[in-house]
Amino acid sequence: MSESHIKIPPAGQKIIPGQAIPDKPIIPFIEGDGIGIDITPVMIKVIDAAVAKAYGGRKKIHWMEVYAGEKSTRLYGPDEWLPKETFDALKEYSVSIKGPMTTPVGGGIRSLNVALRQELDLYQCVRPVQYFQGVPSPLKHPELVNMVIFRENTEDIYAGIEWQAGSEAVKKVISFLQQEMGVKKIRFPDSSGIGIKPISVEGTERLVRAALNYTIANDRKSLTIVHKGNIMKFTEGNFRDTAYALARKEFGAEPIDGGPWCKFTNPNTGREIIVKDAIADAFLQQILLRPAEYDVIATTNLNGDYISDALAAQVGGIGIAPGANISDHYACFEATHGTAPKYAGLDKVNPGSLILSAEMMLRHLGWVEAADLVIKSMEAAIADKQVTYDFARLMDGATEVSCSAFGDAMIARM
Ligand SMILES: NC(=O)C1=CN([C@@H]2O[C@H](COP(=O)(O)OP(=O)(O)OC[C@H]3O[C@@H](n4cnc5c(N)ncnc54)[C@H](OP(=O)(O)O)[C@@H]3O)[C@@H](O)[C@H]2O)C=CC1
Ligand SMILES: O=C(O)CCC(=O)C(=O)O
Ligand SMILES: [Mg+2]
Repeated sequence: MSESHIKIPPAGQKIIPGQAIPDKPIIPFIEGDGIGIDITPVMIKVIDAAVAKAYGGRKKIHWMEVYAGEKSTRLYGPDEWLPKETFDALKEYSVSIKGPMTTPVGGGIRSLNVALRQELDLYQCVRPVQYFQGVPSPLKHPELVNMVIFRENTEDIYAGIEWQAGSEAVKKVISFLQQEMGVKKIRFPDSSGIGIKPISVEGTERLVRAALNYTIANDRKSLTIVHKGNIMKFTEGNFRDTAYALARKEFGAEPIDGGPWCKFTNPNTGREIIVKDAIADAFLQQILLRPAEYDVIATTNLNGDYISDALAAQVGGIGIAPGANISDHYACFEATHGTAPKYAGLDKVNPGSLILSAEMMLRHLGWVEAADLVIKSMEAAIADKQVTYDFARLMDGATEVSCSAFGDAMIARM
């Protein structure tokens, strides 16, 4: 058995799903690779300050470092990218937050981020995209962008089921496809790698159900199903058809003008909710040209990845794009961006994305007063033009501050 490196904070309490959130919850965190070393301590400092200010010491997060990625290989051994005790802690303590982790392109290890989502069955990747006044944006009216992406997080080509070109395994797969399935369309069979794209009814239904429940609970006006179902009919197309069928079956949606768009009444507010769809390529131009027409988005894994970064850019970039990975039992919050290796250790990047992910975590815990303070102080720091390099290079008259100084600027404005 490998050595244990996790130190359980003695005065903290475990969050138990279905029970009230304790005042001193233990929250596991993964520092992350690359800029994780810069943004994670700043996030913790800002969140601790917001919680202290909101509750005067009555509530406090007891942070517990757990290890994954490069740091874990240094502690546990060269092949230990995701130690078992990390998995166990993320499950046992149910709510956690993580910095980004590196995935090499081409060869090397498969994504640890994806592995975590799959192993914990964190099937919803929820990424809200909203404009903060004063943030530099390439749009004329960035304030019209107000969307929440529900990205399926466990299936699709993203699951990493693939075989390398030239390998014995890929030869077997290609031979099976050609000999037994009658496939004639592999253009260069001798030099193709092959990937598999599983998209299921169950996986689609649970994601769309979560997105529609969110739409109802937050009095949002529409849900758009984004897919490439004209080309990939039995995967992306089935995602669309399953999503519409679920809206009709479980939410009582009625077709508009014969369908497939449909609508139903929000049982809480009496307002109409429209369920519509868009093909992914067209959607990417629509969100630039007519963002006000889109609200909650439900989409497949790879589409959701692309849409997340594209939409983030419309409201200032991935430096302030938050996210959460959620299952029926666990929640692991994480920034939309990656490890930005060229900036690692420079105390330079924007910690906003991870701080806003933690803000989502505070709301998830029901600690709304602290969450509100995080938003208020970030708005105030941006309004005073105390910003990191990514915003400073696009804002007139801004003062460029470091990653840690941005956190301090927020704390000073709580
Ligand atoms: N969930 C996760 O853990 C994720 C991990 N990754 C992994 O991260 C690694 C690097 O990926 P890469 O494609 O370079 O994408 P990154 O998101 O890491 O960086 C791309 C660019 O985005 C900007 N950026 C990213 N984070 C910030 C920030 N906090 N503040 C300001 N600007 C920021 C920088 O732009 P500029 O150069 O213009 O300053 C940066 O060069 C890969 O191994 C990838 O697999 C990627 C995404 C998510
Ligand atoms: O896992 C990775 O390295 C990339 C993941 C990613 O880009 C995302 O989830 O947005
Ligand atoms: Mg991404």
